[in-house]
Amino acid sequence: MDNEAAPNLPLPDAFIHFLNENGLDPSIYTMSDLTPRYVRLKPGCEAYLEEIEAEIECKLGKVAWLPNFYSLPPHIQIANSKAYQEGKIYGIDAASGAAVLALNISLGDHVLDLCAAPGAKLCMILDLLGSSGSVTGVDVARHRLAACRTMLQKYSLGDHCRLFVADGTTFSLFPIRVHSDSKSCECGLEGKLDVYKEWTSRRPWKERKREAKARASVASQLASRIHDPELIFYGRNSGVVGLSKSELYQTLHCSEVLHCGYDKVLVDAECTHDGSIKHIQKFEQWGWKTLQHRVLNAERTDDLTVLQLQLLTNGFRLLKVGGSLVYSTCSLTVAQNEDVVEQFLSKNASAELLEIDAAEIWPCKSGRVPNTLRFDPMTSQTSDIGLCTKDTPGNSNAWSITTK
Ligand SMILES: C[S@@+](CC[C@H](N)C(=O)[O-])C[C@H]1O[C@@H](n2cnc3c(N)ncnc32)[C@H](O)[C@@H]1O
Repeated sequence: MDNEAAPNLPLPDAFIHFLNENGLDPSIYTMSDLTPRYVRLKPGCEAYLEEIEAEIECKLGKVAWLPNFYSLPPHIQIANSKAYQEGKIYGIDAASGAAVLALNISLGDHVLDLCAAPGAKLCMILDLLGSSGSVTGVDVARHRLAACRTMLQKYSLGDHCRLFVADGTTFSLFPIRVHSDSKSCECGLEGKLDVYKEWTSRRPWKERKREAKARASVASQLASRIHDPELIFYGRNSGVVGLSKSELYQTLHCSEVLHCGYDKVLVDAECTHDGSIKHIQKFEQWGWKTLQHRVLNAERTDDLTVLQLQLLTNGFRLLKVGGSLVYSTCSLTVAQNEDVVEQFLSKNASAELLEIDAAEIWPCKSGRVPNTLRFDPMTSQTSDIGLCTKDTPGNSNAWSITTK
């Protein structure tokens, strides 16, 4: 495909070539005016629907295939609305919702979100779990994870959650249930403060400042990324309260992982974001040269696919037997989606790619690998994302992949 085939597009030749290589129609990047935006209604806020519609002056269209999701015209802004500021609605694309739904969360599940920030999917997982189970959110970017913490507080969702600044390719901590026979998550806070105050963000301000200074050197930052997860948030019922530092940072042997790992893992991997139409449109202002560097640069993409495979591999390692994993990206490229999954499967005989039952009614396409799925503006009326789920031996779960 060349520029002549898409005369109205302001996209540079190199990007058109990139789309062509991935079998993508450039007109998906001109559809943003037609693609709706989406909100998710916080469970329990159904009674406010009419009030919200009156405030934002538009009707919310129920998304039939995605519980609690509503579409609205793309020009409607929600950020300044009272409904958004009071935590009654979330701004999240429908394709992101599909990625979470693909996890098939059950009450009581212990879920790991390995690339969690800024946290739109993490919040949805917590809403689905209600007051059961636990969620462990991990992200390498401290400032992004801090935004995630703010979101948990805004939506009052943190009770069963803990957040770690850590490298998802090496993160090794398991759900707190491994301690549950000896420690109750419900135990009182009194008398336990001395156990956890030494290593959480509740430490004195001076102490935290000193540590922040120490982290300022690139070398120590890298070292802490690789070796030392840092807990920056935990809820009262996250299982953390009452543990000593060594108990919290205990890692398990391979044989224990099989039964003590997470029930569900989401690997919403770092990617080139080329599937995000709004992201690509920003390059009109940032300059197409930046696009060349950030999206099309083969070396960067190679590095990213290595990272994606490592994240996927580590997420799978932390999954218990019979658990399932979803791998997703907001890139539309084959290299960052199907290729990563195929490479992973070729090295992990115990993993299997299964069909996502719920997807029967989803407006998406099959990816190049059977049981993977792709969302795009034309097929799905959504913006961007990609995902897949995987399984361990001895159970009926599986992998599925989707991109939006
Ligand atoms: C696509 S975003 C995740 C979006 C998030 N799941 C949500 O729904 O809001 C990818 C995230 O991966 C994080 N990331 C990049 N490299 C990582 C690594 N090695 N370990 C953990 N997180 C990483 C980035 O900081 C970024 O926040």
